[in-house]
Amino acid sequence: MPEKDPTETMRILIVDDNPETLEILQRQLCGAGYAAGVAPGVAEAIGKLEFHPVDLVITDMKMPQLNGLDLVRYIRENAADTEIMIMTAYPRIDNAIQSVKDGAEDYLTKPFTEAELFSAIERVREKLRLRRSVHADVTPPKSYGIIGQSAVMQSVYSLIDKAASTLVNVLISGESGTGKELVARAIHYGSDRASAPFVSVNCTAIPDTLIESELFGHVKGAFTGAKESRTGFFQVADGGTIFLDEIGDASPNLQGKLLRVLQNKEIHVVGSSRIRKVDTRVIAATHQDLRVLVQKGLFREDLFYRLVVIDIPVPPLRERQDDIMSLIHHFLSKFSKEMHRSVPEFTDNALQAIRNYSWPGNVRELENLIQRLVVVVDADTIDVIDLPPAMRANVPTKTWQARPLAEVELEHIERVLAEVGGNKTRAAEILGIDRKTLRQKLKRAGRETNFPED
Ligand SMILES: Nc1ncnc2c1ncn2[C@@H]1O[C@H](COP(=O)(O)OP(=O)(O)OP(=O)(O)O)[C@@H](O)[C@H]1O
Repeated sequence: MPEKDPTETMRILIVDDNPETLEILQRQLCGAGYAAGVAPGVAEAIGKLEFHPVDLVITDMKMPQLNGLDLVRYIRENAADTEIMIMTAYPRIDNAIQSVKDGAEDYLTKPFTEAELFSAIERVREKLRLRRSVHADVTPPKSYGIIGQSAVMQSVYSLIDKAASTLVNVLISGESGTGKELVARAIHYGSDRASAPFVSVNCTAIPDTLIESELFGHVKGAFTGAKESRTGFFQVADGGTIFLDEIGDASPNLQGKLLRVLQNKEIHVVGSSRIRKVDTRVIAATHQDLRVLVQKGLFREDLFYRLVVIDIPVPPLRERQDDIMSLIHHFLSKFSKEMHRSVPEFTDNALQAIRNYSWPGNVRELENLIQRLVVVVDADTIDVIDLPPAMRANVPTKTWQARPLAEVELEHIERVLAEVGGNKTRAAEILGIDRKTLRQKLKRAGRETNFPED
């Protein structure tokens, strides 16, 4: 997809620990036609930027824990295409000048007028326009912060582009942990609704008795226990997007209610006689094959056809081997940064074992594994023995080489351990040595700590 022209809708993230400032600025910017989101601190801002890149970040300088300068440095290292503007009451004291040296575009001295704010943003917009026109031919395909450039993921990105530029309903299907919610967020944040809410609802988590109240809200006293009025998911997502996760598990009752709101685009708040129009875009996701559920009579056909205007299948990780390395790098650097440690490297054998693994839990499993390894392994290299037993079994057999006995012995021990799921007592039995000797051998090889106790 061609890079969005920043003269269309400029995406801005405002970062400030003062909720009032956030609210006022967001109102001013949205009122002037910018898509403005907010974050109450640097950590939250980084969390948002990771998945939803913006054109400009306007950040306060003084914030508890991490400050504006930390954010400037993060953005310069990780989001080169994003411009930054600093807000400060004391430019000289507050390191604002340093922040400009570190890569901020400009700083705004507080208090500033609306006109000053808009004219500073216009300067950034012009700069972006020029830069993007120069780079237009070489800009890599947009991937919405989703990692992976494999051919199958390229088709996913082009479907995201299509979905983001229309308002039709979308069905995302794929195994658990493949990134369906990430795709749904990419559609929302890539669309004109980016500055309105994205509301995620897990269809299995709504008790049947509360479906209407949860989806459409209720007024005070609507039923026993309704002590206060409650806003339903569809109202919260009005103008934005509602993400219906695990739609295949929706009860017949829930399916019926959803069908009605999709058909009529209106809701009935429980306990009120008023019918309310809602403008909510629906994106649904499922790990099941909805077509099969329809054939079996477990899912309403009419609802299925309403939902599936654009169908985005997200492939399992084992079908996109090319993406595994970039995902590993992404998660290694993310979690190492979080842990304030140097980025460890994998040995060739460990990488081979990882590549040969089938990843039933998909990207979520890979993410969890890398996080665990970054936390648990102190060494600079991660080896096969650090991996879970199911992966260790994938270590390739080496062709014969003249090697030290200790190395061959260790490799044999590791394979036996992998075979018995890391159970040291069982492994010692098979090896014909006692458990203490096994421990000593592993300790000597620096492999003592990282597999589960049996
Ligand atoms: N391509 C990707 N790049 C970066 N992170 C990813 C990618 N795919 C998935 N993830 C990460 O993996 C985790 C699982 O992703 P997500 O929740 O979107 O999966 P899902 O398919 O919706 O899972 P479920 O069906 O279990 O709800 C999240 O932490 C997400 O950020």
